[in-house]
Amino acid sequence: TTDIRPNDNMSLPDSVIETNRPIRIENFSNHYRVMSADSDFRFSEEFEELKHVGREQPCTAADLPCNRPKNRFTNILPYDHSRFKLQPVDDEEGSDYINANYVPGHNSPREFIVTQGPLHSTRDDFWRMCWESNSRAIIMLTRCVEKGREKCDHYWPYDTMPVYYGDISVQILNETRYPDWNISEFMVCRGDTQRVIRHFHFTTWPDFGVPNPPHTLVRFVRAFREKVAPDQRPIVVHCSAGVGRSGTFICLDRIIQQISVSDYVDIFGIVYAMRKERVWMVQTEQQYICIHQCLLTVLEGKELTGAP
Ligand SMILES: CNC(=O)[C@H](Cc1ccc(NS(=O)(=O)O)cc1)NC(=O)[C@H](Cc1ccc(O)cc1)NC(=O)OC(C)(C)C
Repeated sequence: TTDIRPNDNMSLPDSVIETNRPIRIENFSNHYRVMSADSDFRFSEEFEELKHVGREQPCTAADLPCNRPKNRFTNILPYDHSRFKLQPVDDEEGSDYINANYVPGHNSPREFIVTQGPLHSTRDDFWRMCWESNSRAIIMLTRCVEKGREKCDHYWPYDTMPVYYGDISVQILNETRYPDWNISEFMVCRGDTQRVIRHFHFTTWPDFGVPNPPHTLVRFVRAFREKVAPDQRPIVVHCSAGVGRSGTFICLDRIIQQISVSDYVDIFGIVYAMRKERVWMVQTEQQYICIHQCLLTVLEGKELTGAP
């Protein structure tokens, strides 16, 4: 039987097809049409094939009794092999633990540190992670409270007075508000050293859902890329669990860069690679399809149409 897979990687061995499904960009519109036919039948099939990716990997640190309270959700635990390790404090068990993993980006294998929305009890650890990783950018993709539920601690000051989180001081320098996101600069100090860390906060992305319209997310990715320095410092990304919206954002960031240097785009392969590092990255089928829709708007030059 001929391969009914609607793209042109017929020549690739099965082992590669299992982890990569590159689509020629000139064929992407047709690929989307085929995948979305019959109520997204082939999108559903393809997303299902990602279900078990990475799930065999251990999460022993997350499961330690001293670390369990540091996890926002019982089913969202960081894999040991890719977890971010804080500088341990003396012999304090679990002091190196935070619910966070390194995830590859377009520019480096550890471009992103993906984490859960800090808990009130872990926000000092969160700032330690930002400091010790030498990060200069935080991407926040959730509101602190959604539908009456706390999704993330308000881990930064409410006004321009500096606030200490452990031994790290944070002060808001400025904030610019847009319809769907805010961009702020924080002065972050530890001892005699000070740094400016930019905070990119997307404020209209419903949990388990997608931005409306999808191209709002494309504009946010571009607004972020315009301002973030092209250095090798890791970028901290979080939502509430740090899997669904965070994975969707990173995948879109990667494909927007991928199409500028390649004739192919591999959304399946990117999500596969992310899920080897952190569980459930791109959590819902709707988010997986949204990534494809965002790319369509970019390829068709429609990302700037519609409401300002
Ligand atoms: C479907 N919902 C979930 O899986 C959330 C974790 C989660 C994942 C992704 C997102 N979206 S986001 O990554 O975009 O922020 C939010 C929350 N988990 C919980 O609510 C879990 C229950 C659960 C749900 C589904 C499952 O398969 C296993 C266990 N509850 C839970 O951890 O309860 C506490 C908070 C009281 C400890």
